[in-house]
Amino acid sequence: MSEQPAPYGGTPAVEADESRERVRIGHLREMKQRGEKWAMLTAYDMYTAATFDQAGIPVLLIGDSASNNVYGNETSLPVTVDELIPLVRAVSRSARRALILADLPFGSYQTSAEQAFTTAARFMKEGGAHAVKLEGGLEMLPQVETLTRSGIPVMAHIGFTPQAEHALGGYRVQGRGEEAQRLVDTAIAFERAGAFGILIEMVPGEVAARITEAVGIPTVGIGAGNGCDAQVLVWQDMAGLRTGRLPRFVKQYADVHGVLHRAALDFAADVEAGTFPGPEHTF
Ligand SMILES: Nc1nc(=O)c2c([nH]1)NC[C@@H]1CN(c3ccc(C(=O)N[C@@H](CCC(=O)O)C(=O)O)cc3)CN21
Ligand SMILES: CC(C)C(=O)C(=O)O
Ligand SMILES: [Mg+2]
Repeated sequence: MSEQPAPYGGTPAVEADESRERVRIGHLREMKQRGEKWAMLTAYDMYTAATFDQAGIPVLLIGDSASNNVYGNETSLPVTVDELIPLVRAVSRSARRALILADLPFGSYQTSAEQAFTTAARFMKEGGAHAVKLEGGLEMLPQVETLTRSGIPVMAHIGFTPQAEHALGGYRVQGRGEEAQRLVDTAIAFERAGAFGILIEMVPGEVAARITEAVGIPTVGIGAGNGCDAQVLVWQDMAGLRTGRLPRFVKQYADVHGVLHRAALDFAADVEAGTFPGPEHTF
C-alpha cells in the first residue's frame, strides 16, 4: 500500500505503513507528553476502517452514533449491544494498526459496575475491541474502576453526553460558569479511577484546555476547542456524506455525498441509455 500514490491527489498526513506496530494506550500517553496531537474518527464498517487505518488515524471509534449514522434513528438512545457488536467486529478485522475503541450504548452499563463489565467483555470477546468508552460523571467511577481492574482500558466521555440528551435538555454546550470546575474535578477523578483518556464534548474551549492541563491522560475533544490532546469527528460529518445542517464544531473535508450522488446518476443514465454494460464488461 505505501508505495502507491494517494488516490485522487490527497496527501496523507501520516504515510501509510502497514508494518507499523499496533497503537497502544501507552503510545497515546507518550504523545501527550511529547505534545503531539492526534486524530480519532468513527468507523462502522470494513472499507472506512481500512481507509482511515491506512491514513494513519491511531484510534477508530465505533460510536453509539451508529444509531443515527448507520441505523437511521433520530438519537443514540435506541441502538443495542447486539446491533453494535457486528460493526465493531467489521472494524477490528479491517484495521491493522489502529486501536479499536467501542462505545457502550445507552442502558448497557449504567446500573452497575458488573453490568458494565459484562457488556465490555462482550465488545472485546465478540467484537475484538481493545478499549471501551462510556458516558457520565462521578456516578460512573465504580464502572471505570472495575473495568480498569479487570484489564479493560476505558475512556470516560464528559460534557455533553448524548445518551443523556433528555436529562440535559437537548444538544447544549456544557460546563459554562460554575459547572467548569465540576468538569475539571470529574476528569481528575476518572484519571485516578484508571481511565486511559477523557472525551470532552461541547464544552467551552478554555474549560477543555483546563481539563487537558489538569490530567496526565489524553483528552479527545469534539466541539471542545483546540486545547485538547486529540480531536474526534463522526466520519460522515467530516467527509460530507451527511447533508443538512451540521453542528458548528464540524469541519467538512470532502463532498462524499456529491461524489456518490453523481456516481448514482451516471450509472442510472448509462443503464437507461443502454451504454452499460459495454463489451469490456461482458463475458
Ligand atoms: N452525525 C453525528 N455527528 C455527531 O457529532 C454526533 C452524532 N451524529 N450522534 C451522536 C452525537 C450527537 N451529537 C450532537 C448532535 C447535534 C449537535 C448540535 O446540533 N449542536 C448545535 C447546537 C449547539 C448549541 O447551540 O449549544 C451546534 O450548532 O453545534 C451537537 C452534537 C454529537 N454526536
Ligand atoms: C461523537 C463521538 C464522540 C461519539 O461518542 C460517537 O460517535 O458515538
Ligand atoms: Mg458516543
